[in-house]
Amino acid sequence: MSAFSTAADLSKATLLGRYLLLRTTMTSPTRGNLFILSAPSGAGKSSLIKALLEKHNDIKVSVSHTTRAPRPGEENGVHYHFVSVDEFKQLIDKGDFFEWAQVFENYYGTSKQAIEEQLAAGVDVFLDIDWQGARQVRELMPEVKTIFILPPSTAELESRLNSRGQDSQEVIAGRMAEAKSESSHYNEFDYILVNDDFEQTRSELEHIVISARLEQKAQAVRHQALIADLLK
Ligand SMILES: Nc1ncnc2c1ncn2[C@@H]1O[C@H](COP(=O)(O)OP(=O)(O)OP(=O)(O)O)[C@@H](O)[C@H]1O
Ligand SMILES: Nc1nc2c(ncn2[C@@H]2O[C@H](COP(=O)(O)O)[C@@H](O)[C@H]2O)c(=O)[nH]1
Repeated sequence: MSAFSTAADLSKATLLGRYLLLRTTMTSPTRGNLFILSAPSGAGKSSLIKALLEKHNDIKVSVSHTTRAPRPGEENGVHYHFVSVDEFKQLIDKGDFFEWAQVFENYYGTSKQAIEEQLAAGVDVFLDIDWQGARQVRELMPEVKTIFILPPSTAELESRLNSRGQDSQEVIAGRMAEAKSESSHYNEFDYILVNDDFEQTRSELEHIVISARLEQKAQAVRHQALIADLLK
């Protein structure tokens, strides 16, 4: 005999099915949102995230591991966890990375620990990672919100890398050579922003965050309504 025999039981079974479907296909209403910001080097990712965090101290940016040498002023544990190639490979073997990739001849990766604790605590987290990492994260967390930043032009990109004044001419030439193939992945992202006017792009980014939070609130209301129905 079926566990649900009356019409009321059947209706409860339908609601239960809908609730389970909702629970498995949507993010938990209490978890933080995960955002990815990708762009060719110099388009303005780090500057935009920094400006966003100045206004929203409830958003965190994940600190990646890298085998690249620190730039002047970069601090270990703040801008990156700077590690050797051997250390990085050990972390790969231990399965510590959520995603990792080789970018411009260096290794970069996001540790699971860097994001899981924050998301579980309901904190929104930004990842400043390349398109290869974005692909890996999308596979693991389809609900991630992905944003691609384009520079207004190639000439402006080169000018920004030069005016940042932190990389050698050789490094800048290498990054410019990669910019076209990096940019060709823009269509894999949910949002595409052209970072011409900085303040406007910062504001657009802020709207994406707010919209994700509103979407999550709506989900929470739907969850509550379904639970209330189930418990009637
Ligand atoms: N809209 C903008 N207009 C003019 N300059 C900008 C704009 N956005 C960023 N910049 C400048 O461009 C330079 C590169 O920006 P930033 O370091 O944020 O790029 P990035 O995408 O994080 O680069 P990377 O991938 O190499 O870390 C910085 O000097 C920054 O101040
Ligand atoms: N896949 C990943 N890419 C990353 C990560 N951290 C940074 N990056 C990307 O590397 C390039 C170069 O960064 P830079 O600091 O040397 O200028 C840039 O596109 C970053 O987005 C990571 O953890 N995973």
